[in-house]
Amino acid sequence: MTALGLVLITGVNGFLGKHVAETLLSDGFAVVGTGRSSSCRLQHERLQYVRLDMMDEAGIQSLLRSYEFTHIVHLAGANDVRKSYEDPMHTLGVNVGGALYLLEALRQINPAQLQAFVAAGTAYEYDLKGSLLKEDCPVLPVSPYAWSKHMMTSVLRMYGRIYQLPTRIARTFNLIGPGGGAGACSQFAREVAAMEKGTYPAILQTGNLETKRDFLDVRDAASAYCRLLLAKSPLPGSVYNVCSGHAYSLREIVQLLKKHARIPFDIQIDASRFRVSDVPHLAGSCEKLKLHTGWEPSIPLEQSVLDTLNEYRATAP
Ligand SMILES: Nc1nc2c(ncn2[C@@H]2O[C@H](COP(=O)(O)OP(=O)(O)O[C@H]3O[C@H](CO)[C@@H](O)[C@H](O)[C@@H]3O)[C@@H](O)[C@H]2O)c(=O)[nH]1
Repeated sequence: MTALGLVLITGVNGFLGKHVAETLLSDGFAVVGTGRSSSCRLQHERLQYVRLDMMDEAGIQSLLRSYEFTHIVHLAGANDVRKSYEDPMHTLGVNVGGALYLLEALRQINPAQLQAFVAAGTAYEYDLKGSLLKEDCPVLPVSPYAWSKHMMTSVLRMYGRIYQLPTRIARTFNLIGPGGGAGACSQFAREVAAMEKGTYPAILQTGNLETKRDFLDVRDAASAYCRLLLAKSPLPGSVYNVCSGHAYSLREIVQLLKKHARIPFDIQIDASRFRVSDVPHLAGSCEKLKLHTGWEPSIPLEQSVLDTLNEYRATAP
């Protein structure tokens, strides 16, 4: 079978990377995935894995000269908000520098076959005072992580506008679902699965459960990225929210876990887990993405929570 195109996915071993690769492979694309580990989480006859650090400028140059990529999905980066305060240099280096190395290599190589370059931004780029954030809402990053993603967005826009590289920014909100996410929902589901096995006390320790986030299933996010990758001629450097359009409280997530847990458990709110600055409400509008690509999310929140729990049931110690 001839592949529909050759896609580079940086960060293929990540939560979203694995799902984007699976979606593209099942659509008929060939994929080259990069990551820092020695091996790839995914095996497929049309998937090749390249070990690559996003700070390795020569490695990035060499990769882009070795393959004729038709599409690029750039997901590799430093995504931990808390760690970004402790080591802003690392966060900025990987998130801004990594994107810059890719874009600069592309500018020099000028690959005629490249149709789209989609990179993952974050909802945290916005001034989070708005109730349903749209792409034209003001930005006001707070953490070094959010600043790094916003600087990356500017770099992508610059290379799009000045050098006509087909860049698109997927401004991504909170992702949920199976596949090893690092957020609160994954953490809670992992602990509930361990409680069921008797390896963890039946008390769920949490931080602030009243905060609300726009949770989108990671598989729906993967299909949104693929739609964006294939979208016809958006302006270079265009931003698209990738989100569900609904805000759910962390308490709702815990209630869904309680509903599906095979044993009862208590909740203990631990004040030491509260964040110094935490956004109480975060939700975005996905209308632009729907309108321009025809994308629709299809996995309800309860299914995402249940699938996450089931995955940890199969793997919990
Ligand atoms: N992690 C965690 N969060 C908790 C807990 N209890 C309550 N929370 C609350 O749950 C909310 C979501 O936290 P996370 O799931 O850690 O996600 P995040 O900080 O919003 O960041 C994620 O989403 C961003 C996009 O909106 C991403 O950019 C970022 O990389 C990350 O994936 C926060 O308000 C946090 O205070 C807990 O025990 N652990």
